Amino acid sequence: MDGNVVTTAKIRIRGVSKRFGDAVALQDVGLDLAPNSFTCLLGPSGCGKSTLLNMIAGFAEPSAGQVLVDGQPVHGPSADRGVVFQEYALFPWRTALDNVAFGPMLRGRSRAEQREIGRRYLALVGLAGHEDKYPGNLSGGMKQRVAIARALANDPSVLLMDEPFGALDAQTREVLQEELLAIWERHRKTVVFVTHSISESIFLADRIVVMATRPGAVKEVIDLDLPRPRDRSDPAFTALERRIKELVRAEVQKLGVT
Ligand SMILES: Nc1ncnc2c1ncn2[C@@H]1O[C@H](COP(=O)(O)OP(=O)(O)OP(=O)(O)O)[C@@H](O)[C@H]1O
Repeated sequence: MDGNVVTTAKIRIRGVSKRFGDAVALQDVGLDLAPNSFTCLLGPSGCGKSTLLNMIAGFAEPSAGQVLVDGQPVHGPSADRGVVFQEYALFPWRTALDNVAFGPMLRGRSRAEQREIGRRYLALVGLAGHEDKYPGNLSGGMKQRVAIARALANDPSVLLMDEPFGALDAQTREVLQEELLAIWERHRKTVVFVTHSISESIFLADRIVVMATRPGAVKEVIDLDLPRPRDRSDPAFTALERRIKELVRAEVQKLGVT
């Protein structure tokens, strides 16, 4: 086959294309993501970031090519692949604890186990003491913490995040970025994180996949070796930011949006 890199990939995307009718959303995407790596998919609106994430999640099938996780083709969602969306997607009629306990409930855990898991993961995201609150009584940042806890409560090996912090104010967003990294470092998940934000991608990722538009494709893969925790004012950080900005700007210009 193609050597060691391939056999050790946690997620393997092979020649993946996706069409919606006549429109080509993604064309011939190939990527290998290592176990426990943190990958950001970065690019302007419409370049197919969510489409790619949805195919890894198993919400959609490629029109051509294959997505493999642990060497197995993905044909549907799995509890081993947790998903967090921008829009929280919490059940408004369930408490924070019962939102987090939802996965364990589906998997047939006892009520006592569900509550224990719910408490544990809410504490992990800094929400101990908020177990009995309903989503309507939580701030945006707290709702997103609940959504992350809910995804983690199944102990997935893969965490798929679609603009999870996009709706948050800048300060809350930075705090959650730091906390997500702390969780990732402690619990070792393979993370795929969709974002429009260049700074967010450099702060978080081991690897940034800059996407091209029209059709959606991989434009450039950037492996980062900046030490953590990363300092946004560090010259190496800002130099990379400028470089990626140029790459993304060329794609935005292709869309005729300036
Ligand atoms: N269900 C669908 N039916 C038809 N076209 C779709 C569908 N989903 C996505 N598309 C199209 O596929 C392309 C890629 O969309 P996608 O949402 O993956 O992009 P994106 O990079 O995630 O954008 P954004 O950053 O705005 O979320 C777009 O042109 C979009 O209009």
